[in-house]
Amino acid sequence: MEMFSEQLVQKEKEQAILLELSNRIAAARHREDLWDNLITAQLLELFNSKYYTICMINEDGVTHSPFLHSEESTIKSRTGETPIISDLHPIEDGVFNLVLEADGPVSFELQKLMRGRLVPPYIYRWFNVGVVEMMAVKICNGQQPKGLLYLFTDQRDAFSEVDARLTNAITNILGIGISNILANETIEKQLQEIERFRQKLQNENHYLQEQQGLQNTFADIVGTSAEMQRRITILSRVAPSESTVLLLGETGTGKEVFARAIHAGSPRRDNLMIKVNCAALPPHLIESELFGHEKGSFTGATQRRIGKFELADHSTLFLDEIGELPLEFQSKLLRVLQEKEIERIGGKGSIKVNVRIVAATNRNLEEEVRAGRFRSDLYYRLHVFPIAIPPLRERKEDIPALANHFLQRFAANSRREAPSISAKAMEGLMHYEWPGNVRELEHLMERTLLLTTTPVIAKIDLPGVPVTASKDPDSTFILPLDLMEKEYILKVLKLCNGRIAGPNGAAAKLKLPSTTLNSRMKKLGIKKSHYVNVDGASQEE
Ligand SMILES: Nc1ncnc2c1ncn2[C@@H]1O[C@H](COP(=O)(O)OP(=O)(O)OP(=O)(O)O)[C@@H](O)[C@H]1O
Repeated sequence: MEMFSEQLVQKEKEQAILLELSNRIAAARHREDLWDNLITAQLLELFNSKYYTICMINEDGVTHSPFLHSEESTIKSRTGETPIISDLHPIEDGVFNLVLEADGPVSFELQKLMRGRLVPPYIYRWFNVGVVEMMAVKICNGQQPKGLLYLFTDQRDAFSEVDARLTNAITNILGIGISNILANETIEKQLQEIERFRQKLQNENHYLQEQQGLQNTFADIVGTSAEMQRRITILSRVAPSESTVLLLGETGTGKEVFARAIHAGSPRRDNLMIKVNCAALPPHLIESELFGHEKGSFTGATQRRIGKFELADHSTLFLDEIGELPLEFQSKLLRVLQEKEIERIGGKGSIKVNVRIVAATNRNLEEEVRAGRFRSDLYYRLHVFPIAIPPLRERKEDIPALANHFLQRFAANSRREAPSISAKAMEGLMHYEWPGNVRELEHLMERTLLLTTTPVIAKIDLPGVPVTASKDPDSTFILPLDLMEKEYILKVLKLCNGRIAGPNGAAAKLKLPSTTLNSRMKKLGIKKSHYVNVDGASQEE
């Protein structure tokens, strides 16, 4: 009778510990919570043991590693080292695999175990700290074995009275608790990663804004001619307003420079200006590029994509080469400009956007409207505040300042003193027609600086002006053959609008296979930016 009530008391005690343990394990979010003193003490008490270790199977499926172990300071003080000698043990270590295959707990006598053929190294360590017996039991999550709970004791037959039901209950709770902790650790790691990316993006954003701020104020627009001064004044007036601005001008006249100055002079300057080159977009991608799409909204839409309009919310959207926009899309754009809301492709509703539009084109839009290639309603919507930038040949007074400005910029980049331009060379620049406008001058100055080793630039070879035909008394000046070839190829490329292959391409004109032309261009260092718009709006690579 007395024995019966003793058993009853013992059972009740176990039940209470079990309840307390399961509550604590369920609440654990991190390994440290599980390592909590009380959990450790209760586990050891329940199983009459001195130490415990939890080892989990690694993702590779062939090794296991310690996940948690009872306080080891006592062990360290006796052996001077930790019982876990390696962080990675093979599952087939002669103990771990044996327990995984068994149905319930398996007890081992250490001395006997060490006489065996395959002895995991950690067994010697435990033996050295006085462990006599070890019991190990599977930890499962559902049916899936995840690891083992090892219990160690310095007593003989200490595990004989351990109740199998109790062991199962504890290892089941541990299985769920540890899976939660591992999932939580993964989520925390991912959150840290996201935070790192967020921080990186923020830094890049600051950097870009700084760069933008440095390069694009009104002060950076070089041009003292009355023509330019008048436009800069207009620009400074319209910039702070919300007005749509339409920039008109030939290629390379500085439309983008103006657009950036408008943004930099507006209250939206703290956000990044978003630029879309309408000519560079294949027609079937324009809508998704500008308005975005939901995942799965069309073949290839594997991720949700935020469109440029949304990106430009509370900022400026620069629609470059707007004259190239396909007619079918123009009505959609008009609707968005009128309603100030967009709908992502495959989206369920419309999204309000607060975007200031600056558009640019080198086409004569009125003519485009007349020819039926541009919608007149969209034209009038954009034509609120047009600014036409004159070509360089109509404001030649700006050439000296621009040429010196570029020389100085490129010289500073290559940490050298900028050479000066002789009167004769400058005269050549003033007489040239500049079909590529300021961009052409910019590239020419870059090339000239590369070829100049003297403090004064005596002569500048202009594209299309044959060196040999020069009536110049200084015609003893010989241009290296490769440079001559480079200039000539550049000229043809420009004539062909940057097109290399095809019947209207430069290769056909030069009577060369396009692959040969490509490799010659590579050898001569001809970059795409030397002959097309920097945004890559050329017809082909
Ligand atoms: N007034 C200026 N002052 C300083 N740099 C200028 C000026 N105008 C143009 N540039 C430079 O010339 C190059 C071409 O200018 P930009 O890209 O603004 O021309 P664009 O009219 O937009 O050309 P496209 O029509 O081909 O897109 C740029 O590198 C720009 O920095």
